[in-house]
Amino acid sequence: MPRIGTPLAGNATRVLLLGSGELGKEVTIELQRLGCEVIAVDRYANAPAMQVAHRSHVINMLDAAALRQVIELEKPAYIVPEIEAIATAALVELEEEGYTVIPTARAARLTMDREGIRRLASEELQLPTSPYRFAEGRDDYLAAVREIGLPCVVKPVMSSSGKGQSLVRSEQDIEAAWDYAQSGGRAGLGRVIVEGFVDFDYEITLLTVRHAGGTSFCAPIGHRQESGDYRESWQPQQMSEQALAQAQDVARRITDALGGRGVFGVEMFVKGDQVWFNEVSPRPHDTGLVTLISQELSEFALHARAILGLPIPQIRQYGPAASAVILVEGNSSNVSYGNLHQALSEPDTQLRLFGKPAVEGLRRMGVVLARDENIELARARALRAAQAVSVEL
Ligand SMILES: Nc1ncnc2c1ncn2[C@@H]1O[C@H](COP(=O)(O)OP(=O)(O)OP(=O)(O)O)[C@@H](O)[C@H]1O
Ligand SMILES: NCC(=O)N[C@@H]1O[C@H](COP(=O)([O-])[O-])[C@@H](O)[C@H]1O
Ligand SMILES: [Mg+2]
Repeated sequence: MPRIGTPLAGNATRVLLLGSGELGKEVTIELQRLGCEVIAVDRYANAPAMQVAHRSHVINMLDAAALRQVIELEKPAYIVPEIEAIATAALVELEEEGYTVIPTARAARLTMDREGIRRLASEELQLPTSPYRFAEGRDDYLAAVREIGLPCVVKPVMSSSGKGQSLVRSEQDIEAAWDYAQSGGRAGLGRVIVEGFVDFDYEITLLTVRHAGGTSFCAPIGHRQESGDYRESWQPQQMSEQALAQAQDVARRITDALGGRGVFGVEMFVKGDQVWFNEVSPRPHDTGLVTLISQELSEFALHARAILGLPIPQIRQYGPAASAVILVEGNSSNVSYGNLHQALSEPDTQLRLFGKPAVEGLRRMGVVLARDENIELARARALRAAQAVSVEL
């Protein structure tokens, strides 16, 4: 059975987080509650998780040499990727050398690139997905759009939170979608996926935990996305018995194929009893922020337990709950948040301000969490509170 040492002592259980955003901040807090020593890494200083970690490093995580250097310096017991854009080939090497990557280096490598995970899900595991084609260069892209047909969704192979993603409804959108995919990806590579548009009734994230005692599922989380980025999420999402059984089957198959221990966010589209696999995060999911108020053990607490090999005998869900994001637009490194008295005036409402040091353009800076008697009321309560927060740049 695993033991946990003393932070900052010779026997510390050291965890190194690669990515230090809002999700990593909550993972850090949960690991520290269990007595781990946490080292936060990201591409910029004062990232949210760095503000609560024992120490931090600022490096370009896409630089394999820099990544290796920080890992060899810290010698963590667990390496925990928090974002996709990491030099994952270096993680594969480090794992071979004896380091433990959560959930596995291969999972990080496959999900960093839409092509890796899509081919595994669709071509190897035969999970239902949207029709798709990968394209490299403009001519190939135009051919792919012709083949898939309109409407279609265009995404850089390396991007997240909707960066570089467009819905192409008509001929006039085709050029702009290509240009946006070239400029919007996080680790620009020129390659895109063109996906047939799935006309779903609703979409879910099925948080799936692979832990020492097996695989457990959280109640499904419904969410609403705008421009490929999440705005609201809620739990539980009502689903037919068949759709839920299918979704759990898909989630089990993809997470078994990726292996290792930890939380996975399996994203799926649902229409009637039919389920399509979209993508999977081998880590806590942004839409899962709702679990900070909807579950006794949030997705972050579950990740910490799974990483450390600790038991998860039960996942207690508290009933209808919702999250609503606080998005800020503009340019500032002195953002302030006001009217919090009103935002938090209702019961069963919580606020998380991530403490991100700056905004340039559009950035998620916080989230409101709420519970109520039913999903509609919980969503309305979370939205009311989020809208009440006044932001000054
Ligand atoms: N083929 C599709 N048909 C219909 N809607 C889609 C399709 N692909 C993506 N979307 C919509 O866009 C959203 C974002 O897409 P996707 O999850 O692939 O991007 P992402 O940038 O990886 O997002 P994140 O990193 O935040 O999960 C989806 O949740 C869904 O609402
Ligand atoms: N959909 C993925 C996602 O939500 N990732 C979360 O957002 C952070 C980046 O935020 P930033 O772009 O504001 O730096 C990441 O570090 C992670 O916590
Ligand atoms: Mg997604």
